[in-house]
Amino acid sequence: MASASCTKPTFIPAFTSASSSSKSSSKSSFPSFLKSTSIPISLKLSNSYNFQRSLVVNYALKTTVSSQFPVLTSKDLESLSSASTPTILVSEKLGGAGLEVLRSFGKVECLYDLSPEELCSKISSFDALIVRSGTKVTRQPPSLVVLSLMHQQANTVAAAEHGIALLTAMSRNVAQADASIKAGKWQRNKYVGVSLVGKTLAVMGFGKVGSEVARRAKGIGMNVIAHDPYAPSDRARAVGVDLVSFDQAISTADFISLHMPLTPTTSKVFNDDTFSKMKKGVRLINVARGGVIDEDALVRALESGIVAQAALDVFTEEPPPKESKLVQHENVTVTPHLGASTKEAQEGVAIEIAEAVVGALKGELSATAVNAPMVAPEVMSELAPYVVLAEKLGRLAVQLVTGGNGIKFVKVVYRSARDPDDLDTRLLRAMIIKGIIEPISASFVNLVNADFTAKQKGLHIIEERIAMVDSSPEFPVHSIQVQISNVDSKFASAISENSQISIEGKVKYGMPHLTCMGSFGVDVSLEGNLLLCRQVDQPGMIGRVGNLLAENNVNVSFMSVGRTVGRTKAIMAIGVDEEPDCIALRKIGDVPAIEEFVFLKL
Ligand SMILES: NC(=O)C1=CN([C@@H]2O[C@H](COP(=O)(O)OP(=O)(O)OC[C@H]3O[C@@H](n4cnc5c(N)ncnc54)[C@H](O)[C@@H]3O)[C@@H](O)[C@H]2O)C=CC1
Ligand SMILES: O=C(O)C(=O)COP(=O)(O)O
Repeated sequence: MASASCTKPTFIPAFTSASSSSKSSSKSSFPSFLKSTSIPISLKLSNSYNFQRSLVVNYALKTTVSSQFPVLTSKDLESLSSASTPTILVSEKLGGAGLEVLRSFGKVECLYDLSPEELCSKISSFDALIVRSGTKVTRQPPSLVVLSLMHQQANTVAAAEHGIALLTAMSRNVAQADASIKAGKWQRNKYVGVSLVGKTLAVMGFGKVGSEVARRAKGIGMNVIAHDPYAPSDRARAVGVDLVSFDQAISTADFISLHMPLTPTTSKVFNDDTFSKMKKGVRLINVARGGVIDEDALVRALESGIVAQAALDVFTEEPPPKESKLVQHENVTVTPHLGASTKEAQEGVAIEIAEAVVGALKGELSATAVNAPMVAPEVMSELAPYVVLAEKLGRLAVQLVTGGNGIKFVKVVYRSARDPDDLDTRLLRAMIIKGIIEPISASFVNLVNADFTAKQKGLHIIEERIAMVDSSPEFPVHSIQVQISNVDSKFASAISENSQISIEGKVKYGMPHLTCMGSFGVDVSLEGNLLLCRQVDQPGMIGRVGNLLAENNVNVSFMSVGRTVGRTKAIMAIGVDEEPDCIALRKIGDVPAIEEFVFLKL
């Protein structure tokens, strides 16, 4: 497995793989909208290009990387198209049809199994580099077109089929029985399986892959339920599946199949606590991401018999350590991240990628471009802080949703003193969509694909402009309000009088601030993490919560208290640099005057 980690001084340290914690060292004033999040394929256009002239294209939110790319102007796109015949290095296996497309456009060389050093030295003599997820590109040459190989429609079907393959193979001990017979044994009694018909399968995450798994499982006679706090219930009904709460799903299922993305909310969501709520003898399938399971807790659950069997395609660390207790467990069936590995998926994806690469090299705008231009640079620089605010508000609003009928209706209200023709809200809308979709999905959202992605997810976005006649048009936007209707919230105080989750923010001193939540006015900078508490408005509350955070060595960065009427209810919004541990959070919840609280990562 190669790792391209170039350290030449001319290279800008721009991205790194998820497993590495290093961050971009190029301090850019550009908002996170311009961050690339997936690097399975990268193309370096030409050494002579400077960084500003790279088109960064991203197909999926697969391998998380941290990088920042300046937005392109239309001139940059023209420059891309004037590149001479490119030379393309393919360092991992790419489908033949994709190679043909590339060969029809440039000079292609396939050099597999290069050492990191060899790859690093080779890169400089090529215009383009194409890798799969086996290569970690940790530094970016000044001019890169970056494409991700994964997450096309073909992958969805492939992953769903693999989920079903693991489900059926596990229930009939296919892998274990195969190993046994090859070891010269004939153990018919040992490998008696369990039937699937009439059993309940809980699909956790009813997105592209989950819904396809559900469809197929129903076809083999299973009773399918699903948990997905953000999926529209009508979409589930159309497949004949009931959406249920997390606890209901895990406590009633005989089989649990995981199809949610790895996010701060889903990280290790299957842990000692949640395993203890499952039916004894439950069977678990994971074709999503290893990190959603606490793997040590799964070993304990297998040993105690809570989990009878597990079938895993993905692991926290890939490949997992050889001595991994989980992988070696006799009731565990494993495959080496094969979900997307069918000939059809690989060919289909290879063609799409190759066409997109060629398109990018021709200077065409890809719907997966991370730094796609569409907004004039002057407008972009004026809107930059509002872009950050818009994304944070979307991110915050979606984290407050806990269930209901799925996220369907989002209303955005802009208050502005500008003439309607003088405020282009497309970028802000795209960022709100990005903020709402990315924390809960495997999709990558940018300016070009935002509206399409929202539509695909069944999200209706309505925008309203409220003219601020008595204020100065010096600033483009006075405030942005995001409302999500028909949903339940994990923080009831975020629900406004119109029964919607409603949050509002402003840019203050160039920084995004939360200024209203539900009916409560607050004022807290949207940075780092946020702890929201609703409490009885009485003396000593700030001190008590502050002390509990201090005991946990958590530093408070901002704090604000808002109330409707004095000495009744108040909301305390506390910005914290670190994440309080579960004990500290439990202690905060145990303070008698605190009626509800929620911890959110921004
Ligand atoms: N093993 C493999 O080779 C492959 C793995 N995958 C992985 O499968 C997963 C699903 O992929 P897609 O279906 O394409 O993504 P998707 O974005 O279409 O669906 C994910 C669904 O999970 C839901 N979700 C988000 N947070 C949740 C939570 N806390 N609880 C329950 N549901 C939640 C979202 O609302 C969404 O409906 C991703 O992690 C993806 O990376 C996808 C393809 C191949
Ligand atoms: O599309 C996905 O989410 C995948 O996990 C596919 O990963 P791969 O490139 O086959 O290692």
